[in-house]
Formats: sequence, structure tokens, C-alpha cells
Amino acid sequence: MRKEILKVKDLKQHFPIKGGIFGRTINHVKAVDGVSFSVYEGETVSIVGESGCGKSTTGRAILRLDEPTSGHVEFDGKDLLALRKSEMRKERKNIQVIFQDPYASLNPRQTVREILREAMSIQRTVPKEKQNKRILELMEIVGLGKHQIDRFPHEFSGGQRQRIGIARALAVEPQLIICDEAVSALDVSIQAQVINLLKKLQREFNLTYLFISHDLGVVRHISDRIIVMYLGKIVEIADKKSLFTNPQHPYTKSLLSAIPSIDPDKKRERVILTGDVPSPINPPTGCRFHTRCPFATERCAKEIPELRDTGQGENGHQAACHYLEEIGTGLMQPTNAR
Ligand SMILES: Nc1ncnc2c1ncn2[C@@H]1O[C@H](COP(=O)(O)OP(=O)(O)OP(=O)(O)O)[C@@H](O)[C@H]1O
Repeated sequence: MRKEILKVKDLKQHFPIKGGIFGRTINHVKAVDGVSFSVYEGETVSIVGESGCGKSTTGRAILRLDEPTSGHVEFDGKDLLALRKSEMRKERKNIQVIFQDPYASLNPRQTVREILREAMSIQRTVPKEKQNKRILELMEIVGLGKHQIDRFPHEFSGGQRQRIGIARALAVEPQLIICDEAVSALDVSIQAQVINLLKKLQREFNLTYLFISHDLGVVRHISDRIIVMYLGKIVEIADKKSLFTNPQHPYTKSLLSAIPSIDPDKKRERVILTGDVPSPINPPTGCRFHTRCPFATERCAKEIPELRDTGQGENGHQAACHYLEEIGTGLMQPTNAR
């Protein structure tokens, strides 16, 4: 049986908005509002959705880079939100993160050797006398030349810098890597190289990825399962094939109708959205998507839909949508979020 390495339950991140002369909390940005999902060892789960839907906030809350408002995050059997700050810092050895802009997260005054050595020293993964050898190995693993070891980040291209970021993450031998828009800033051909590298490393080191991206084209290449978020909530979870060939939620359909189909013979239903994404400060009542949904009914404005099994896909395909329930294929069964 596959091991459930990350379990997120009802995670909420409500950022306070301060105002007035006393700087009191006058409202909240409900960036993530009750998100539940699991990630199994060795798989890649992607989180997709438009800008501002709460993808990065979810990743940051798991890592406690921002303390979540509430919820439960279990990693490898440990309750992360119950750990003391010092314990959490140690736990970050097992959960690494790669950001969109490696340049911003690499110290410009350190050479690659120093960057990698620092990562190993902080987490004490490799004894001092063995660090040089390990640094050379890491350079090779991520496809950088050994002659580049004493260069500074600005002497590398964007793709190479992302390889340094990956090497730094690997230096502490993590189990889970959160890739937050890790290839978004790269040219398409370089994106493909970095994605292939991530896949190779996953096979070699049995890594698990939580891959955050707004780009379904990128997600299609790397994911096993995909989570679609809209305005702080999950609207659909499915394995990649099922999501791309048989999307259920109107929002997922709208996202997919913007990209070419995987199967040229299959005509995809066009779902064109009107209006902008509402504010997460005052999100719509009921289903958050109802104000833009072409299929919305009265019920959608009143009741929050739960994730339910749609009966599609091999590994459980779930969607949160009253309309889907009502058109009633009889396939949508209540279920717990996986
Ligand atoms: N520290 C913060 N304080 C207040 N609001 C925040 C904070 N961080 C994020 N937000 C808000 O939370 C919402 C979700 O942001 P988040 O960065 O998670 O979105 P995203 O889906 O990752 O999109 P993007 O790719 O554009 O970052 C946005 O409305 C954002 O403005």
C-alpha cells in the first residue's frame, strides 16, 4: 500500500487586514479556506488555478512560512502545526521548497560551493570532510559542470540557477519538495529540461513533489494527480488523465478549454467565463464560483458544495459542484477528501 506522506485537513489561511488609526484587524483575506488533500510517497501532486486562488499560500502554510489560521498538516506521521519553531526548522530538512525566482533565493555573494555547503551544514546532513565530494556529486546530478562550482549565481542562466536551487534542495536529502512556480520564469525549452530533471530525480531518490503552477501545460507533463483551486477552495481533484480527458467542474472545463486537447479526436466543451475573480476578502456565498459559472442555480448561491466522488478516473475523481450533482448521472457519491 502506498504511504500517505502528506495529509492536509481543513487548512485555512486568513490574513488579517489592519486599518484605522489603531491598526485593528478590520477584515481578513480568506486566501485558503478549508483545503483537504493527501499526497502519497513518490507521486507528484500539482495545485493549479488562476493567480490569487491560494496555491502559494497553501504551500507556505504547509511549511509554516506563514503560520496557518487553522487546520491540520501531517507529514510522515508528524503533526507539523504542533511542532515548536525549532522542531519545525529541523523538519524542513525533509520538506524543501524551490521557488519561481532562484535568483532571489540564492545569496548573490556566495558561490555555488558555499551555497550547497551552507545547506548541508545548517541541516547537518553531510559531515564537513565529506562535503566537497558531495557538492561535486550534486553538481553532476543536476547537470552542472564541476568547473562551475566556484561561480556566483549571476554567472549562470535562469535554467542553470534553477538547477542550483534544485541541488540546494537535494543537499539536505528531503522526502518532499514543494515546487512553487519553479519553472514559470523559464523559456519553454528550458522548462522542459528542468521538468525532465525533476522527473529523473524523483525516480532516483523516490522524491515526492507538490507542484504549484498556474500553467496547465506544464502541469500536464509532471503530475500524477491534480488539484484545481478557485478562490481559496478546491473545486476538483483527479488523476492527470481523468482531469484532462474528462474534466467535471465547470471551472476546470474553462481552464482546459483555453489549452489544446491531449486527444485531437475529442472535442472539448467550451466554457467561457465572464467577469473577474471576486475578492477573497468578501468571497461569494455558497459556491465561490457561482458568480462566474454558466450553470449556476439558486442553490449554488446558498450552499457550499462539498467534494464528492464523480465516479470518473481510476484513483478517485472528485469535484465540488451542485450542478454536477443535479444533472445526476447518479455517479456523484459523498466521499471524504483524499
Ligand atoms: N501575506 C499576505 N497578506 C495578505 N494577503 C495575502 C498574503 N499573501 C497572499 N495574500 C493574498 O492571498 C490570496 C492568495 O494568494 P496566493 O499567492 O496564494 O495566490 P496564488 O494562487 O499562488 O497566485 P500567484 O501565482 O499569483 O501567487 C491573494 O488574494 C493574495 O493577495
